[in-house]
This record gives sequence, C-alpha cells and structure tokens, in this order.
Amino acid sequence: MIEQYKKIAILGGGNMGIALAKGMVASGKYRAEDITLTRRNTKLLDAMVEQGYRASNNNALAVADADIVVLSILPQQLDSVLDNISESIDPSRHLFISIVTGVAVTDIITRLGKVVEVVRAMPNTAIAIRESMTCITSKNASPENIKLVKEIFSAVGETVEIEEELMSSATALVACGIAFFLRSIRAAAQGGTEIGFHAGDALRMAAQTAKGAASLLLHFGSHPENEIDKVTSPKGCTIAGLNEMEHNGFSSAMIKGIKTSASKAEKLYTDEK
Ligand SMILES: NC(=O)C1=CN([C@@H]2O[C@H](COP(=O)(O)OP(=O)(O)OC[C@H]3O[C@@H](n4cnc5c(N)ncnc54)[C@H](OP(=O)(O)O)[C@@H]3O)[C@@H](O)[C@H]2O)C=CC1
Ligand SMILES: O=C(O)[C@@H]1CCC=N1
Repeated sequence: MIEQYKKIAILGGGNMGIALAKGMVASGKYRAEDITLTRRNTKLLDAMVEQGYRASNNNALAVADADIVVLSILPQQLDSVLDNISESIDPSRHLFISIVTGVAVTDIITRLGKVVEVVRAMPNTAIAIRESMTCITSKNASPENIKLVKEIFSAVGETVEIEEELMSSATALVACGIAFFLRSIRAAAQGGTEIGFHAGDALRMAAQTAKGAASLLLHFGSHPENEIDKVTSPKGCTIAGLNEMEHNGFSSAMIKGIKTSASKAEKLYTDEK
C-alpha cells in the first residue's frame, strides 16, 4: 500500500476533526475517500460527504476499516468511545493519534485494555488552512510511526516534538493561543473603529497587521523586542500606546491567561472521572 493512502478514521467529526480532514486533503497527500469521519449526528457531516469524505455513526466499524485512528472527541466523551471500539482494535495494525486535551498515552491504553501505539498531537484550528502549529509526543510509538504522524501534521502546518509532560502547556500556547491572538486582533479592530475606520476595514487592517508582525518574527527569527524597537520612534506615538497598554496589564493578562488555560487543560479529563 502507498504510505500516504492509508485508511484513516477520525472519531469525532467536529471542529477539529473536520479541519484536520480538510487540511490533509488540501495538502494533496491524502484522499477524501480514505478518510471516515464519525459523529452521532451524521446529518452534520453531509457537506463533507458531498466533498467525497465518508461519514459514519459507527465508531467500531470505522476503526475496523482503518489503519490510523484519530481521536478527536471531547475529553468527557473519550471513555465511552474507547469502550465502544476496544473489541475492534488490532494493536499490530492500528496506530492511534489523539488530539484529546489532557489525556495521557497511558490513559488511552489503560481504558482500551490493549497496548496500542499512541501519538498525541496538539494542533490548532489553523489546520484548516494548513497553518497549524502542532506539538507531537509519544511514550510508546515506533520512530517510524512518530515520523508518519509528523508527516501528517507537517502537511497541515509546522510541527515540534515535545515531552508529554508539556502537552497541557502546549495546549494553552498553541491551541488556545489561536483564540487569544484572535481576541487581541478584535480589540485592535475595535480601537480602529473608535479612531475612525468602518468595522470591516478596521478588522482587515488589524488582521493583516497581525499577520505582518508574526511573519516578521518567523522570517527573521528575531525577538519581538527587536522588531518593536524598529517601530518605536523616540518621543513617538508607538511607545506612548505600548506603555499605556502595559500600564493596563497587557502582557500580564496574556501570561496569566496562558497559565490558567494550561492548568485547566491538565485537569480536563481527570476532573470528569
Ligand atoms: N477546538 C480546538 O481548537 C482544539 C481542540 N482540541 C481537542 O480536540 C478535541 C475535539 O475538539 P473540537 O473538535 O473542538 O470539539 P467538537 O465538540 O467540535 O467535536 C467533537 C465531536 O465529537 C463528536 N462525538 C461526540 N460523541 C461521539 C461519539 N460517541 N462518537 C463519535 N463522535 C462523537 C461530536 O458530534 P456528535 O455530538 O454529533 O456526536 C462532535 O462533532 C477535544 O478533545 C479538544 O480538547 C485540540 C486542539 C485544538
Ligand atoms: O478549549 C478547549 O478545551 C479546547 C482545547 C484546546 C482548544 N480548545
């Protein structure tokens, strides 16, 4: 079988399941007909079926037909799904990829009662446009399977391999982080409207400016303060605005928010038990 045409079952065809499937197919390395998305309300997958994906409400059947099983349900939905598919798992064939927040590799193996290879991945919603930052870790997968998972997520953005102990931190920084940066873009656009731009124009201007700022860091590999120094003219308007933001706790709010999200991510699954 050609490596990239492995059969994939994405259990949990919600926001991330759909975004991952679309990103994989957009990369040109995967085919819609090899990807089965499951959810209980399959009506909500009709649009995906029209695009050639397969949809099912039967997790066990989807798993039986797959080589790679992606867990993309909520932490509180995980145990019942694992119980439901356990019988259909063949540890010598199935590779598990879990994007479920706060669930360790050992949690999955213990619940399944089978020692399957599990790679955890923490992507973000930009996966839909192949701009994700995905953190990957595994305690028990073979180097070949970790490489395979890296290739999947490299097709839909950037990847970094981390220790499993840092997965909740990664969740806060890269997965929740999308919302944090979006909120700051919204705030900039709201400021833009207050100083004279129509809302739509202000949002477009703020979003492109945010993209430019991120691109500067990625392009030059520089530190934010180096780039900030190039903007802040002495006695100028940038430093006046920046200092006003800092007096109001801008950096502190972001840091505290990220720490709170990381603590919450760590407990999402265990708090359900
Ligand atoms: N959203 C994000 O930005 C990110 C989320 N994550 C993690 O990814 C996972 C999915 O998140 P997200 O996509 O946002 O969540 P969603 O709620 O959008 O998706 C979960 C999906 O699971 C389906 N589902 C629920 N129960 C079952 C079941 N028994 N069998 C099959 N499907 C089922 C639901 O559909 P139905 O009700 O019809 O069954 C729903 O479509 C979570 O664990 C989250 O922590 C990770 C990184 C980023
Ligand atoms: O909010 C959440 O719990 C999920 C996990 C990371 C992003 N969304």
